[in-house]
Amino acid sequence: MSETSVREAEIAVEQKHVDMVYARVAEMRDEARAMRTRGDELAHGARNEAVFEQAAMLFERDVMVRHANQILRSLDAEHEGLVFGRLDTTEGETMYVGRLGVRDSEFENLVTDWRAPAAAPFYQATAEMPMAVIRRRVIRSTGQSVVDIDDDLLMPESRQDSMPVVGEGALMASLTRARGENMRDIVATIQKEQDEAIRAPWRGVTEITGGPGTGKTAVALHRVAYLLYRDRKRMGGSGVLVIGPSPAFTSYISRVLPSMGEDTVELRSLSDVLDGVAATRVDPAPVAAVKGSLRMRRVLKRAIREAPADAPTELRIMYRGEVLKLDARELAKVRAAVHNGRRPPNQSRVDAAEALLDALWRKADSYEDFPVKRAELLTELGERIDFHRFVVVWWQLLSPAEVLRGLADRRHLARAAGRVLTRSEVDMLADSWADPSVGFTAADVALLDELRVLLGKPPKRRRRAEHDPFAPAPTGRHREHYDEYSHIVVDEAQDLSPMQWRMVGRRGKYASWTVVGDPVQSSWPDPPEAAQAREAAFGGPRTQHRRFGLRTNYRNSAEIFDLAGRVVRHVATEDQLPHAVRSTGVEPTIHVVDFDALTATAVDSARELLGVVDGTVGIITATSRVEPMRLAADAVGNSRIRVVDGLESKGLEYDAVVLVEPEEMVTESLTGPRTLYVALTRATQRLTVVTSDANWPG
Ligand SMILES: Nc1ncnc2c1ncn2[C@@H]1O[C@H](COP(=O)(O)OP(=O)(O)OP(=O)(O)O)[C@@H](O)[C@H]1O
Repeated sequence: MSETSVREAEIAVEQKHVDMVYARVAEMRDEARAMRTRGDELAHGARNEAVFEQAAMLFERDVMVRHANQILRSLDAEHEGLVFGRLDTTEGETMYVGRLGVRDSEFENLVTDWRAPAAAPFYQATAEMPMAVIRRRVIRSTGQSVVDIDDDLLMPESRQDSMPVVGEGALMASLTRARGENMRDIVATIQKEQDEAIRAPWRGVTEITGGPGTGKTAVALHRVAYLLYRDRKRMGGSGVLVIGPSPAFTSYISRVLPSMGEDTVELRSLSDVLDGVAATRVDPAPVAAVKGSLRMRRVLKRAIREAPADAPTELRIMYRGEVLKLDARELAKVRAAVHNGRRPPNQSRVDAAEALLDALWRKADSYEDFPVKRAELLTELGERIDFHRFVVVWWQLLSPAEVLRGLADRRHLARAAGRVLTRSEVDMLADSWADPSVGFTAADVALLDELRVLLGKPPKRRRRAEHDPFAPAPTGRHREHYDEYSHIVVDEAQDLSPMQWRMVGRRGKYASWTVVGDPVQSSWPDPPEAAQAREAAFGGPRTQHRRFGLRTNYRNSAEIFDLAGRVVRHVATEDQLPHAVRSTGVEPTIHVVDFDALTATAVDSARELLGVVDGTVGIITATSRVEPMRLAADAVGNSRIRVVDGLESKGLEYDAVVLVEPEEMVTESLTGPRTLYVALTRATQRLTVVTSDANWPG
């Protein structure tokens, strides 16, 4: 038989099995529908144990069918197969691996869930350690049709003639496929080093590091699916939170977990971790560096002790014919004493009122010929409406947003900053908050969350208008209890500022963690401070920690990564650079043009690349160039073109990239060279660099 007809015959064999699986799933759906009704009746009318048991069984079946439906719904949209793997073992057994475990009516396994222990050899068997697997087969389908198969022969000596081997490797086939709007799952081709990290135990902190394109994000998401499957009670109950660097990133990865049937996981970017605040901007790097540093905690703590700008500076009240007066200094003393109390300010208004009454009594007591009883004064003044009015304006309940906006007042900020910030840092921050119409930044979100805790929750009655992070109807499930997640994944962890680690840590007080990053791609200027905050977020140095390093770059062609590696050679050591496995034979193109022609040439290059690749084309520039570049790119009118800056491109990938004026990216921030490394490692197939520097890359 020719190679083609062997392949076709094998595809037909697998199609038969796949048909059987889908038929069985359809049957189960029907059964479940009928049984659900009957299950309800049984559960309600249960009179003896046997009936209870039957009802429980039906319930389990029901859960499983719901899971199947979820997966099938997403499969319908994604056109990926339910069954994607097959193992043939030395025991003469055949096992199919898929996104879901399915048994036939006799309870025989038709497909094993990829996350089950029995499926582990599908990912872990190698020619050196074959784990009794003779042949591993990856089955590629579109919808319910098998379109191709790819085999790995692990034990050639055990193969019999009746076991054909076809294909050139599923991994390469998968890596060369065009990239679209969303990241895809990699269940069919997870590699051994990745599988080890995916299946690591849930406890403590699991840290996954690796260079660009090593599959860190993919691994972290598959690990979530694995943990949910293995320990649904613990993980599913209070939820899993996945945190990524930007809304563009969360949108990019949003289909991966649903395609594995998991649609309960919360995905949030660092700018929308706090309900009710959606940051729309990022700060310039030097401003973000100040806002992210732990020094801000001291500034904020002092800021909330200050009297609000519009608070009265004197209290005058008539009592039994005498004027009792507290001046600014006396009021400040009372305020400081209340702040030193046990409760946060938003829960201290009653304490403030009591402290004021006490100060008034001491004042009255100091007057000669003015006999007053303490208890009487407290009761009488405490019930007076003018006193209440004073307390309300003097001890205001504040929202985090109000406090932060208040810091736009340079003098107020300088007082709160004391010696913690330099004068130019104070100027930078005050400027960044000066215009209330522009909305908060990603770095502000961590400050707002810090303030949320420092201020405390206001009493329930209080209603506030806009600008209040608590006011808009929040959509997340965790708006009241931010600290109850059972597992938190932090992607691009190298970029979290210390203040962001505090914000994230607050949400994981009782959680286990999967933390993913690449120190070489870091854009945070003070790594030791961030490391300290990060350890605190995990619960201190005694927390169990396991580490995995990924060494293979699956994204970039070897030609593209070679150029990226040269550019970062002075910020990365040799062993921090992964090995790119796939060669396209196409070197990156470098266009040297006049400075004035950069934008036009970049658009022309992007247009040209549209004709070369099937998927997306990213234009990556310095932040200052994004707007004009977007305008120019819009004129092409093709939705496959995206314009982003270096930081926004984190975690994303495109079939082709046009990188505009790399030197601008380098000089834009302290960590410019690392941002350039990120930008250079986004393309799977083609890279064009447009520069005005004839010597680039030097
Ligand atoms: N085992 C695999 N099989 C198929 N594709 C894979 C595999 N591992 C990774 N990939 C693909 O390689 C690309 C890079 O993966 P991913 O984005 O997870 O890498 P990363 O390490 O997070 O990258 P970066 O740090 O550069 O953002 C993705 O398209 C992913 O689907």
